[in-house]
Amino acid sequence: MSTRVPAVTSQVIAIRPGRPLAGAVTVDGSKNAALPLIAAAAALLRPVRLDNVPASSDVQTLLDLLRQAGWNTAHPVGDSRTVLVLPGEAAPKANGLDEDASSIRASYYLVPALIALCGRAGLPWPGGCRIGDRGMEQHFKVYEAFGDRVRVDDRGYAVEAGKAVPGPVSLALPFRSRGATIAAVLRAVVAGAPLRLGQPNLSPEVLCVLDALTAVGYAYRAGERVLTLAPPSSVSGDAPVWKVPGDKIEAGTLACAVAATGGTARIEGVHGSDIGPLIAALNRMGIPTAEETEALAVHGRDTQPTGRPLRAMATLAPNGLDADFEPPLLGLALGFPGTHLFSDPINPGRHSNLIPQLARMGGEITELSSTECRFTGPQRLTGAGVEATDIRTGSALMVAGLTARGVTTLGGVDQIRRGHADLPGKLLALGADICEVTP
Ligand SMILES: CC(=O)N[C@H]1[C@@H](OP(=O)(O)OP(=O)(O)OC[C@H]2O[C@@H](n3ccc(=O)[nH]c3=O)[C@H](O)[C@@H]2O)O[C@H](CO)[C@@H](O)[C@@H]1O
Ligand SMILES: C=C(OP(=O)(O)O)C(=O)O
Repeated sequence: MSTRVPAVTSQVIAIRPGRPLAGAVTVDGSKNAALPLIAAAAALLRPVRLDNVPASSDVQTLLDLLRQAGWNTAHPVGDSRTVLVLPGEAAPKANGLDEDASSIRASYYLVPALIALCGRAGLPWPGGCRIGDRGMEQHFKVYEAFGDRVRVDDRGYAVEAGKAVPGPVSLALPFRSRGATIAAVLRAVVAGAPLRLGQPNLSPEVLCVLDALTAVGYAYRAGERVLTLAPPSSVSGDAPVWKVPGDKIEAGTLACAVAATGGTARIEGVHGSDIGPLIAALNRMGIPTAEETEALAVHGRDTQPTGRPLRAMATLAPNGLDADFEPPLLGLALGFPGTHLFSDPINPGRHSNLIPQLARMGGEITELSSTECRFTGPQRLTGAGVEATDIRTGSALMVAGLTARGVTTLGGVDQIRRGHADLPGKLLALGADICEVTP
């Protein structure tokens, strides 16, 4: 077997198949929940303490951006997971956040906070995972519904607060965008206006922001058709304390890794309800699991492959399969009998990142369209030099590498770190044969 180390990054992760994963591991706070919670804390313009903040690089970038814009952050000595966010004394800065802001998708969450502090927000087009065209026009419709003026050009966009719209702000999204739902919620917070939002996104990442706001007096009703949010009648004095929920995607990725090796392990620090669709997929393939309080046990040792076809369709619908679960699940399903259909219509460039990398390992996957693919398992992959072109492609390749013959070397470590402070370390803690190599 020949192992080709990709030339793109200086550091690679090397993975070899080993004994079944075992033991217990605790997930970090969720990147995709921490990002809007941090932005919500900033939008309140009062001190907020956040617990369980992950050290993943996108989260740290968002905190850097806040500091550049005029907020202060502090954390207790030796406890970087607890972060106090508070408005600073220095003159605020609504523009000029270009370089860092264009490296992450979630810089868009800062618009309401910048409007609260400066009356306007000027930002470059967001970056993040390159998984197809990633629009923002629904965010702009949200801001316009609040009376804001929006300008766009090749480099980015500016949102300027207009005259406040009297009374409740009411609008409906054409699809359940998570980003636009959070934009509407945070803009309503800054406006101090009641919100009525049709066709909201109701993912755990949105619900945790709504729950956090109830701690400062907001009231919400989250129905499938309409989300309403009402501001508090008075502001309480104490700094609220919000906890970032455990990372459901990290938990799901680790569950796939454990199952791929036929291992038995406990993944702690995650709400079972946040990973329901992933658990259902594991069970359908014949992998037993048990939900415990704030933990998921995967009993891969007792797996009895069913051969049933898996239909893993990523969706924005409430309680549906989050698109970020799909790649690691695909990495697992390759090793399971059956003809499986996977689709991600949300991120139309994800499959074209992932499938060629799995093909380097010998994976035979038929692309039915840019968003749909089919394959028949079990397939035994062979270790190869592959690249984490986006966070979840990296996760899928790690899962695949755990059972592939020989050594898999995975470049693009920076991409993985955008989403997880130390996913290889968590796999190592469960007994994986994995190491980071700096040539
Ligand atoms: C930082 C963060 O939390 N990223 C998550 C966020 O991404 P993202 O911000 O892309 O997610 P949204 O739910 O808002 O958008 C879903 C899809 O609609 C597109 N869209 C969205 C808004 C808009 O105005 N115009 C438009 O075309 C997006 O490009 C994407 O293709 O939610 C996705 C699931 O929904 C997750 O996979 C991402 O991990
Ligand atoms: C797509 C993702 O992130 P982002 O939206 O920040 O690019 C992700 O977390 O998988």
